[in-house]
Amino acid sequence: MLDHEHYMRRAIELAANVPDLPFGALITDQTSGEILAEGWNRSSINPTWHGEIDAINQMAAGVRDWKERRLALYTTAEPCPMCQGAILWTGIETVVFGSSIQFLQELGWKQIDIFAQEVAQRTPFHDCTLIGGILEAECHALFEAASKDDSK
Ligand SMILES: Nc1nc2[nH]cnc2c(=O)[nH]1
Repeated sequence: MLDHEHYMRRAIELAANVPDLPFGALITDQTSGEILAEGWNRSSINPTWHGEIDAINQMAAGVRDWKERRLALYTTAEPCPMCQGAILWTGIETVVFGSSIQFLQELGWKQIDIFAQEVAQRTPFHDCTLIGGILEAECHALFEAASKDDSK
């Protein structure tokens, strides 16, 4: 059993790289517990460069045998439909997030209103388990702090 809070704490640290868009993400090998790749939101450079995409790209570039591993992704916020698609194409089995899409929308963030679990259920890929609300208060605090600058 992976220590979800341990890895989410690291995702929160990664989110500190981008305080205005505090989406931090990392990918672990569920068997060994090793962190394979880390990422954060770089959408100021490229709108598709979400934290989850950054972590997937880092893994694909740096971990030769990633396809043989059982992967889990940790992210400070529930993956958007674009990232959920990338997660399914990558074969990630478990996704653990802090703040939900609904929470971010209620805070006024422009999140796309299709919930990741629905995207996963409608695909022919293997099951993807979503676990939400890990270190939720800490993740909410990141987005609440970022919301003080009202450009979102
Ligand atoms: N989960 C997630 N949602 C986002 N919405 C905008 N950017 C991001 C991101 O990097 N991750």
